[in-house]
Amino acid sequence: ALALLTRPRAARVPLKGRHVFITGGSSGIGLAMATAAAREGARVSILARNLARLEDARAAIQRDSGRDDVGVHAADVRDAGAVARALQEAGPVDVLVCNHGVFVPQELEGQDVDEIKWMVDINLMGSFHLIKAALPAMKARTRETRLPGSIAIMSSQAGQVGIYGYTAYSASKFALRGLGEALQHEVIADNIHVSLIFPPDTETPGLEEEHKRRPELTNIIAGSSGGMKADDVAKKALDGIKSAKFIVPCNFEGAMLAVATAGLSPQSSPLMAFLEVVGAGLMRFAAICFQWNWFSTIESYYAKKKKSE
Ligand SMILES: NC(=O)C1=CN([C@@H]2O[C@H](COP(=O)(O)OP(=O)(O)OC[C@H]3O[C@@H](n4cnc5c(N)ncnc54)[C@H](OP(=O)(O)O)[C@@H]3O)[C@@H](O)[C@H]2O)C=CC1
Ligand SMILES: CCCCCCCCCCCCCCCC(=O)[C@@H](N)CO
Repeated sequence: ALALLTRPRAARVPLKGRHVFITGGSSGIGLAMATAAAREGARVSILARNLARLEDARAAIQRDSGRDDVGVHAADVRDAGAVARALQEAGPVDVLVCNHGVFVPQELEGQDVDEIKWMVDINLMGSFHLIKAALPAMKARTRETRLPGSIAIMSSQAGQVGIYGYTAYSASKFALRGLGEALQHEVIADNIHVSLIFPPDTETPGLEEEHKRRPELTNIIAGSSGGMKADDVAKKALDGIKSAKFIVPCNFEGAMLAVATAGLSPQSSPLMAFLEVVGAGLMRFAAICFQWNWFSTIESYYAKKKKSE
């Protein structure tokens, strides 16, 4: 029965010979995705702010993939005009990957409201600017090529569960979930599939930077999901995009998290739908165990702190 019910209908999004536009493609997960997509025969364009890093990334992608047609676009995703110009220059996109993101963890009380606004502007508003600028040409493209398009949005496991130190970051990533679910209704008629990617901590320059400021409790709680290499996250992300999956977990904890937070997200796979239906209760139990563990950790952390004061 589920096989008849799962929507949107399953689809395959080919990358070979198609135009893949990746923001944040000069570093970390974005660079790994751009390299993997180029290796699969896609024409890749990458966008970021810093041109020197973009040029270095282009050289690396071309060296690792043997392609010589990587496009680079220097723009700040907060600037809607600059984003529109970059997409104009890049030409019609088949697969848009909104991967850019910044993350500065801190307790809300101590965090500067400007830093909160900065994260939301880049992570959330930046994605709005990109999708708005790319959509018209993407729709024309899917009609012209009769091939499915994809809009992939890089969330995080912190976009599925809010944890200590991530009030601003989780808010910006949870917002992308609402964007993605609503957008999928709006673009399915044009054969465009939305994919949300949910990685755990991933070894990137961004994570290295984050570790300099991350509160101890954030380290402990985020550590519940282990860590991954950027190349492995990139592979999971591209596989999810190619199979037009709406929720793309990247590790085992992420798969559990995806079932626990399935909500009303679209599900194209009858098998996954079956697992979500039968696994929901069990995963909720697992979630309650994780929260028990996290609140116990927080409790003892503050008890110890009080004793030492
Ligand atoms: N690393 C991790 O632990 C995890 C990361 N993620 C998410 O993955 C994505 C990539 O993270 P990661 O690879 O670690 O990050 P990095 O810091 O390594 O790279 C971030 C990329 O985004 C670009 N970027 C940042 N701000 C802007 C902006 N305002 N306009 C345009 N480009 C921008 C950077 O280039 P430039 O500075 O030149 O603009 C860079 O290319 C983010 O969305 C992050 O939230 C999710 C889960 C885990
Ligand atoms: C139902 C059972 C649940 C399974 C366990 C779930 C554990 C989730 C812990 C939260 C991990 C948050 C990582 C954030 C990574 C990130 O985004 C930062 N590095 C900034 O980019």
